Formats: sequence, structure tokens, C-alpha cells
Amino acid sequence: MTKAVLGIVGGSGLYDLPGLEGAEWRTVESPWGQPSDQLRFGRIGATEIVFLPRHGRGHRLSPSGIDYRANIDALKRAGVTDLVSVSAVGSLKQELFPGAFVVVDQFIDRTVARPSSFFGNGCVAHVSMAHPVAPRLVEQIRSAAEAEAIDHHVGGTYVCMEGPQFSSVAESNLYRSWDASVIGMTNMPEAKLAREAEISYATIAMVTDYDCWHPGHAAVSVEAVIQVLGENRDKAQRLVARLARDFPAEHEPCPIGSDRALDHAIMTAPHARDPALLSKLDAVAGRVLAR
Ligand SMILES: CSC[C@H]1O[C@H](OP(=O)(O)O)[C@H](O)[C@@H]1O
Ligand SMILES: Nc1ncnc2[nH]cnc12
Repeated sequence: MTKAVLGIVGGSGLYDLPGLEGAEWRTVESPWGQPSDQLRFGRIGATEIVFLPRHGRGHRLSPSGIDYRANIDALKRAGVTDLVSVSAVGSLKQELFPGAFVVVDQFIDRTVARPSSFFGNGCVAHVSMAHPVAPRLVEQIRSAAEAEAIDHHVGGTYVCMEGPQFSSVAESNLYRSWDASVIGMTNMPEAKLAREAEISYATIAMVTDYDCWHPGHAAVSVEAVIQVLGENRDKAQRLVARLARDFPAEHEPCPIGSDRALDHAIMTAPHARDPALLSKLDAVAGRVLAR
């Protein structure tokens, strides 16, 4: 059994975690680049927490400018076993009104300008993304939301667009025709990289707007997003605090194997592997490369 360390990636409007005991910002270096910020280490109850503000303190980084590989690698180096993203999203469904919390279970990756794998020439690997979200984490988030009496929806598809501009009405309707539930700009390639790093991943999507498809609502604007985030920050923080307090001490094996994703994923023969790439993979793939 491995000790559970709960990572939280704070999205727009969430740049720190109040209530973190013994909290300390620490720099974690990564061979993949510059993480979005220092990592905030601390505890809630008996659970070890590592928090990272995705856009950096002060929201310096745009969705396309975030170094997702450096972030996930740094979280892995910090010992994170389970990672929960808290993200602002637009709603693509009538019933997901601004203020709603959605624990999504699928993603559609529409990003085009972000490195999306730790692997490549010299060490080729293919992990499964059939089920991108760890079911046990979803259950833990669901229980925490129930315990805090926070309305939530479980399940749904998150479309990740490149941005930074919001969608056109035609694009928004296209995603609706795909039966997608919410739209954002950050959960990909984050979820793919977490899978490659064998970190169990889930997202709490906080609906801030109806994007631009809804005839009865104005098209999304930063102003509207900030307002709804402000109204829901307290709920999001309560949800994360409860999740952390009730989190099991040991990371239990993921029923879909998200924590063992590299077991049979690497194709490149040992003699054909690139030592330079292997050395950067020490944290992400050390478990399988060492054997
Ligand atoms: C001002 S809304 C757009 C911004 O917010 C979301 O980011 P995050 O997932 O980090 O909360 C969205 O994806 C955009 O990056
Ligand atoms: N409508 C929207 N589109 C993309 N990202 C968002 N984040 C919050 N609302 C969004």
C-alpha cells in the first residue's frame, strides 16, 4: 500500500487553499520546464495535501501557456497519488445552470497547441484514456458533496478547447450536438499527463456561464465568470476541505488501473531507448523503467 497524497489543482479564482495546516510554499524543480508556481504543501486533518494554482498566483498564465508536463511531473515528485482539478467551465446543457458543480467522467480534447505526452521518440508509450477519470475519486467527491449538502451532478463530458478566446455560437452548438456537458480550456492535456504519470485524476467543474448558445443568457464574459466564481468559492473550498478530511490514509488500488497505467504501455525496446529522455522520465515512469 502507498500513502495517499491528495493533490489539488486550483483553477480560475482558486489560487490558495485556506484551512491548510502547516502550509508552506516550496519550489519543486522539473526537468520538463517551469511549473505554474511553487507548490503549497500542508495537511487537512490527517491528509497530506499538495496544492498548485494552475494559472499561477495572480493568474499569470493563459491556458495555452501553462506547462502541463512540468505541473504533473512536479506533483508526481511531490508524492501526489490522487489529483483533483477544480475548474471553471461553461455549461452546454440547460439543466447545468451557473453555480452547478459537475463531476465529469469524460473529456473531448480539442487542444492543438500543447505538448500532450511525456513520451516520444526514444521512449514510446500508449496509455489507455478510455476512462480518463478515477471512479474511486469520483465517489469520494460525491460523498464529500453530499456531506456538505452541495448540489452536484455526477457524470458528463468536458470539451477542452484551446482558447484563449471563447467559442462562437456555431462551435458551442457543435459541442452540444456531441452531447457534451461543459466546456473549458485546461483539463487537457492535464488529464492525459496525469494518466501517464499514474496519478488518479478527477475534476470538479464549477459552471460559471452558459457559454454562448443559450438564447436566454448573454454570451460568456470574464466579468460574469468572476462573479459566479466569487459566489461559489466558499462552496468549492468547503467541498475540497471535506474531501481532504475524509480521504483514506492509504491510496487504494484504482479499479480501472489509473495508478498502474504504464504496466504494459511502453513499446520501445530497452536497447532502443534514449537515455536523455529516460532521465527526464525518472519521476513519471521510474516505477516501470527501473524494473
Ligand atoms: C475566465 S474563464 C476561462 C478560464 O477559466 C477556466 O480555467 P480553469 O480550468 O483553470 O478554472 C477555463 O478553462 C479558462 O482557462
Ligand atoms: N464558456 C466557457 N468556455 C471556455 N472556458 C470557460 N471557462 C468558464 N467558462 C468557459
